[in-house]
Amino acid sequence: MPVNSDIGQLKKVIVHRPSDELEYLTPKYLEQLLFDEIPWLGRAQKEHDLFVKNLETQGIEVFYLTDLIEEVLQTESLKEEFIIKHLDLSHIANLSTRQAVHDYLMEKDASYVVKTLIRGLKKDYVQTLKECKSLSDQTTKTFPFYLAPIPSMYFSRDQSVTVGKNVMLGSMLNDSRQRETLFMEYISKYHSQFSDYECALDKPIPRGLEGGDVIMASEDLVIIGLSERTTEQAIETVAQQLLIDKRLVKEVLVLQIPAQRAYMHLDTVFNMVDIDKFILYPGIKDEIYTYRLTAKNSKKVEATKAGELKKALSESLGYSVNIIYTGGDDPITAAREQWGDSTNTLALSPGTVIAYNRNVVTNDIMRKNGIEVIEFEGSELVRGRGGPRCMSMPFERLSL
Ligand SMILES: NC(=O)NCCC[C@H](N)C(=O)O
Repeated sequence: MPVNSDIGQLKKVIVHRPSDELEYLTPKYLEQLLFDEIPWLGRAQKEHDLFVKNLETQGIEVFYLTDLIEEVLQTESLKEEFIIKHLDLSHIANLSTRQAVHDYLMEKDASYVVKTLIRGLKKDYVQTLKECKSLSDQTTKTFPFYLAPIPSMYFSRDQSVTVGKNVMLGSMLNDSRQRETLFMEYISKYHSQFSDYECALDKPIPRGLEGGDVIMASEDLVIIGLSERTTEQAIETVAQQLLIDKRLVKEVLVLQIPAQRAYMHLDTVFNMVDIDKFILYPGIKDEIYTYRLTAKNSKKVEATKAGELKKALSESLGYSVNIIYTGGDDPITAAREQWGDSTNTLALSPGTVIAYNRNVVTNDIMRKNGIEVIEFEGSELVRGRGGPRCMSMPFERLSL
């Protein structure tokens, strides 16, 4: 079953249960690692388990990313390739250090390797593996990891996008999220769950295309946020491939949103919740610019201005849509709930979403507009700045 909308009945999804990588967060490196606070791991895991339980209760098959990649890495040659790709992105300059980390990981089983690559590897531990000390082995007060922790791993949405039966790997803007896409690269290439999927793109995407900015609105329409994390260059490359080279969709609608930390991806301020219903954080409603990208001929993509949001969406979809404002009329409530990921709901089927229970006003407004809202507590999960949509990578949905 392909994914040709963001709201069709969800069948299969990939998640990552937050783990020890959160225990390697310290105040000094929060900004670099794209966190604002340090979640309490034990509580975050309980919340995540509840999230998964809710999905399973709805008949959704939930796959843990770590299980899938562990299965792939049972093949020794793939394990080595995978480790080398992590090392290539790890900024270890010293050859003996790189070799020590490589040899250490190669001796371990796939489960340990996956755990270590996500949790990170501390410099002081690596020092015990080496005889010849390097400068970075001896310096103090610098970044304490040879392999940095990947605390945003549990936001599996951002690492890849499923377009029909094609997997489009993200191209993460920030250094600290670069290694994340390797996991979905290897899962989509080598895991049996993806044996009938193809790679959506033949060309690498310029830096800056994250899954939180991509919404499959319909079989023919992809909406992409031009945001803090997704660049014009990446969108143009993807549009050329999706519209012309691969002909996977007929239109890309670009929504430009303010480039700010609070709205780092489109799905933090805008989301699809039903066939004809979208939710939007009203605090940015006057700062959205829309552009329509279509194939001008068999070679070129043309961009035109698409006008006001509701009109643009209705024209692109071919029917009239409604926009529901999250957080209601009070700008303070709306802003507070946006920071708590009120807009970052995950559609389980048309008109049914799962959302954090903390966003009382938004959830109430959605219900008043005919949306069924399943709630769970995410008070620690939200500290990583993401909600249910960010924490899920759907790869099978029923067609509308
Ligand atoms: N789609 C999303 O909005 N994902 C949340 C990403 C949060 C992560 N800590 C980040 O800043 O990249």
